Amino acid sequence: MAAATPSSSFISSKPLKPNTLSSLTKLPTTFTLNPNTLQTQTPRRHFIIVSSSLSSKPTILVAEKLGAAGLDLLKDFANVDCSYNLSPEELNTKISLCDALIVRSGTKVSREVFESSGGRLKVVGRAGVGIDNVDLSAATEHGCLVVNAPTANTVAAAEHGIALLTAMARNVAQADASIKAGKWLRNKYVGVSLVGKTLAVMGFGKVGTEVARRAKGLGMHVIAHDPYAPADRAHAIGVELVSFDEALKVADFISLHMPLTPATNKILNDENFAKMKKGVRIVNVARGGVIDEDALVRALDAGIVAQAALDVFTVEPPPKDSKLVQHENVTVTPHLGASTMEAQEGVAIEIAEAVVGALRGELAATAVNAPMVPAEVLTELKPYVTLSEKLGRLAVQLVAGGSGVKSVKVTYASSRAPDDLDTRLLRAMVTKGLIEPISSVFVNLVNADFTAKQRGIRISEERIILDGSPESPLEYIQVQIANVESRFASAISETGLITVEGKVKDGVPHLTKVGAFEVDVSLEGNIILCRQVDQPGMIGTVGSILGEENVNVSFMSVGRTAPRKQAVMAIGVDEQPSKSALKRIGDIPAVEEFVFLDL
Ligand SMILES: NC(=O)c1ccc[n+]([C@@H]2O[C@H](COP(=O)([O-])OP(=O)(O)OC[C@H]3O[C@@H](n4cnc5c(N)ncnc54)[C@H](O)[C@@H]3O)[C@@H](O)[C@H]2O)c1
Ligand SMILES: O=C(O)[C@H](O)COP(=O)(O)O
Repeated sequence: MAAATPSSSFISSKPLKPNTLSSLTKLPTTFTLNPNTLQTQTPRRHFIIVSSSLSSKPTILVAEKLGAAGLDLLKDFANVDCSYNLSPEELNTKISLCDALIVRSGTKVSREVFESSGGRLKVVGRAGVGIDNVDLSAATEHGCLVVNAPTANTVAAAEHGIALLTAMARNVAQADASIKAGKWLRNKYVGVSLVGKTLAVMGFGKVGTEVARRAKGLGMHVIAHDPYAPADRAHAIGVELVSFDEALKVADFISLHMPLTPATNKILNDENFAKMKKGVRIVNVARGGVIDEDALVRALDAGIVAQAALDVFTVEPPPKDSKLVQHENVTVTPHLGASTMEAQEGVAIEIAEAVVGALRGELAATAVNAPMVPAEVLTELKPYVTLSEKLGRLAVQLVAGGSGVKSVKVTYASSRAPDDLDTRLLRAMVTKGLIEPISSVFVNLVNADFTAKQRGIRISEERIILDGSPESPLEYIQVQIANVESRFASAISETGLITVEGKVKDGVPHLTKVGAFEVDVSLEGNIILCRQVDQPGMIGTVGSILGEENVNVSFMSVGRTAPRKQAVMAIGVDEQPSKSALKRIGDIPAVEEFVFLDL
């Protein structure tokens, strides 16, 4: 590792060539990038010394209880200050003396924490998966790396799901409370059996898969719903992947294991409770926000849901008078999914290694927010970075439920020699676009390849070398997904792959091709893609519906195979159209298929 001066920061004065990227990552310097704010922020042109430049032992503040093995690892390397239950003010005061901070979900690492650190805080370690308690934008703006421990508590969460499932079925918590209250209610607490019952696992990721395995061992018939999980992974453990509605219709038990995303927020709501089998039982060890809690109370009162067992809540801790928590058919635990001795030891080691590694200046596989990219490379590639992420987001949303994404090809058309164009950042951003809408994982340059590999997605790259001026880094980028069906058949090109292509025009990313259809729509806001019979008046008809529904249209573009044959219309919209607006578009006789895509 190159020697570095023990100052806290320095300005890079020498322009860096793109192909110096790999050697740069070995230096104890990082350029911090927040992919979430890339579109709006000018990148900061400063590098921070992460680690080995520290002249004395670093100080690590451990703000929540951490397993002993992890603490030992930390103590070998740093001064460790274990101070639990700090008030926000106390944390803000202490942080200016610390190089790293380790928390679980109970400590809010707000913007004030980063501001109060005076630039000394270099790493925040989240001893667990969810980092909703850490202000990631503030961390990145302050040049602070955030790392988490995404795998060590998977089994614990799955076991807690099974514990809640069995305790709920046999009224363990209610019976325990009643006997302690001096009662002996053998008739009241007759339970239900699990064997032979159908369990729907919603979200077949790390935790969902482990729950499914265990439930099969209990003799349950296990089905799963996960639009992005490959069917063969489910089949390998004897689980059938089904549609969302099918899962709701047939399940006796439903166990939730999807991340909280805009698509899963309140996914169990009045409309979906109404589709369930009467007397269904629900377990949630994912995130409280995936259930509309008021709707669940209504479903419990109506007897649609016989029982629920919940480890997580929209607001934690939930209000004392919460009707849901107080409901007699509800069993609750205070977010204990990850709380086993073993998981906490594993998480402690995983996070301690990540934090120590980061303080030493090593690349962290579980880094959440900080790829290392020379400022000059980033400045030039910035609009292509946005384009890459949006093409990934579009492509994955075009995949039909039940088709697992396994093989993705990214094609870069450029006049530059391959050595003059480092595409790792672009590939990482395509990966981010592909994975983030369907997962709780955060993807960046550091962890993109690792994350794709972990999820069984193979990303191949192809370069098309064009004649012309190498001034602009790229002519176009194409993203293709192989061996899947599409929600929008026209997105499948002649090669049988879902295909989207885009370019940067005047600094703004544009979508220029969907399947075989040429379009031209700026990738801002959201997009409706609509295939119709090419005929006069279509733009006006769709535009009028959106106008009547108060949806602002930013761009419209039509690509067609031939006059009066099929055409694909791409419509950029500022707001998300209501269900009724989308239905009205779908009801237009000439419209053959359409899809709304969230950018
Ligand atoms: N209670 C706890 O203490 C605890 C502990 C660990 C994890 N968790 C939570 O459990 C959840 C799962 O964690 P994980 O580590 O298995 O994550 P993961 O990313 O491995 O799995 C999530 C799965 O959900 C799927 N998914 C995405 N959108 C979906 C949708 N609309 N419908 C169905 N499936 C969808 C994804 O394809 C993925 O396979 C997360 O919400 C996480 O925060 C809670
Ligand atoms: O996100 C997680 O890892 C779990 O929800 C556990 O959170 P905890 O570390 O606060 O128990």
